[in-house]
Amino acid sequence: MTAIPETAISIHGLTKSFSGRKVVDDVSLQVAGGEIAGFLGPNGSGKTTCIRMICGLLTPDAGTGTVLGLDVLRHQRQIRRQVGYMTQRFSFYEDLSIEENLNFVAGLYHLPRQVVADTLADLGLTSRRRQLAGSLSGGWKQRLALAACIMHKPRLLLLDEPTAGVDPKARRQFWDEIHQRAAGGMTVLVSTHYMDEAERCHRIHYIAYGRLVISGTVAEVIANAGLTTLTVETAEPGQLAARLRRAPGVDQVEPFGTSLHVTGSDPAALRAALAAHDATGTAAETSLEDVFIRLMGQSDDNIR
Ligand SMILES: Nc1ncnc2c1ncn2[C@@H]1O[C@H](COP(=O)(O)OP(=O)(O)OP(=O)(O)O)[C@@H](O)[C@H]1O
Repeated sequence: MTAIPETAISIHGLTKSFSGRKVVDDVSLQVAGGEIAGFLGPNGSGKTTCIRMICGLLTPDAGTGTVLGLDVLRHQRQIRRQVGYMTQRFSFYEDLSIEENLNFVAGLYHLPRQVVADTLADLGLTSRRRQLAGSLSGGWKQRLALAACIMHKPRLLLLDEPTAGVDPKARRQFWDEIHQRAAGGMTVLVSTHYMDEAERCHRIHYIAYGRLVISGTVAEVIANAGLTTLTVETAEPGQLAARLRRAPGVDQVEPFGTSLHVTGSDPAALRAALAAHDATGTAAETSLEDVFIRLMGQSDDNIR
């Protein structure tokens, strides 16, 4: 078995512009071997562009780095061979079966036929192997996409929003697969907009307007945000929420059934805001979602 690299991704100052507009700006990132790293950020913040530079599909305008010990500027072809990349909008030959699609990919990589049989078995696709790709549900399509990008046994898997539009059960099964592979030494960098998926990553990296803003474990990211969250029970959540949203010291108000989840960065100001509206709050845990909503500020996305 190939040894797990100590550092799978080590990039420094990666920068990329399109038509004179910087979409990735001075991004530095370390991902340890065998780690599942989450890549988060608003739409258009530069995640896909970063992933494409890491896997050797795009050449950075500036910056340096290594991926699996190979230089991102000089060894792009070698990097591509050792990396599996599942794109956001993966596609297959819809009128070919699962097995025929995988045979096709195996041909591209010059892999023996046995690898297809092994991959089918490994991902629980054997009994469905004759089913047409076009007739598969979202979850099975995604499993086929995963099969296609891990068949050549890459040491690094780059997944760009792999579970968008897939039901919760299939998402859970997908993540179990990812964790199994990471336990076997594969490194994974996965972009996602789902908070529950971010929480399944060993470390997360948050990018906005092309710049890396925060890196750390989920616990570190939440702790470093310095937010206080209180739960407020109320008979009129809608009215109280509307009033609290305008109150100084209150950053976010989220209704959860009959209670409100109220967040602010100054605990005294937050409690004072509640008192001013005849409400009291009990301490609650700040969630990753609270932190990200705060990080995103008022901007819906980063598309300029
Ligand atoms: N090949 C390209 N040519 C021109 N502009 C591009 C190209 N690729 C990406 N962009 C632009 O760069 C910006 C960053 O896009 P990117 O796809 O990297 O963001 P993202 O964080 O992956 O977004 P999303 O979460 O929506 O997938 C966007 O404004 C996008 O339109």
